[in-house]
Amino acid sequence: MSCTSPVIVALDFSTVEDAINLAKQLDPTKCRVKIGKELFTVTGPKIVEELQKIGFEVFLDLKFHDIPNTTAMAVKVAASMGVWMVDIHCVGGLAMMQACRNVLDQMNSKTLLIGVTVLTSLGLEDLQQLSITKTPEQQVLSLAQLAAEARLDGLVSSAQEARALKLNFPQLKLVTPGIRPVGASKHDQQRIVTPAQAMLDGSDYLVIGRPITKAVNPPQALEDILISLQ
Ligand SMILES: O=C(O)c1cc(=O)[nH]c(=O)n1[C@@H]1O[C@H](COP(=O)(O)O)[C@@H](O)[C@H]1O
Repeated sequence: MSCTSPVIVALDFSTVEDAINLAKQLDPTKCRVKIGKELFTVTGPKIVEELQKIGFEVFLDLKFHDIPNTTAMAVKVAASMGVWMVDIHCVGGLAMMQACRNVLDQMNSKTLLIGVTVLTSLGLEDLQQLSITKTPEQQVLSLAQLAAEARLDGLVSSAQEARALKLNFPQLKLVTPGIRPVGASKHDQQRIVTPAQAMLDGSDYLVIGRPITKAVNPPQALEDILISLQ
């Protein structure tokens, strides 16, 4: 059965056992799962297969960022594993994004190619430290312009930019981490939004990690979030 929920649960764990244990408490019709750098580095591709076997669509979040050929070949391998979504950093540039698009087109792949704009852990001062004089929203919008030109399927940004992105780039799917239910800890996130507000503002998918994975009762935490969206 395919998943219609907007929630993607970030399985940020350091062992296969912990990731599978959490995933098995969740229902693949109620969320998708995300494999990030920590989990993939320790497990390699077998975790993708294991999660697919128990019915989950997988977002392989390795945020590739390299020269065009290297990045496109990494995207090709990810797509050949049958992942639902893969991401690359937009700051890799237009040629890099186009190379990734082309490789997926040549494979007739259905894997969604998503460009990371400005990480949700970064605020205005962090951008200034990087010699970026734009606000986070301005920087997100200018990277989105390049991503649209490269015909990416969507973007990762904070939901704080969702409204402006949907207005200017309605064809792009918006994947928004930095989601925090009312009262939840921010942890290392800066540009945070509640689940319901993110959906109202135009997010298509909500990436949620610790508010679910570190909850006393993860399936209930997911359920509470889904109820808050109704
Ligand atoms: O690409 C991502 O998923 C991502 C991009 C971004 O800008 N910010 C961000 O937090 N993420 C990921 O989203 C997840 C957020 O986890 P929590 O902060 O625990 O909800 C982590 O796995 C991050 O790696």
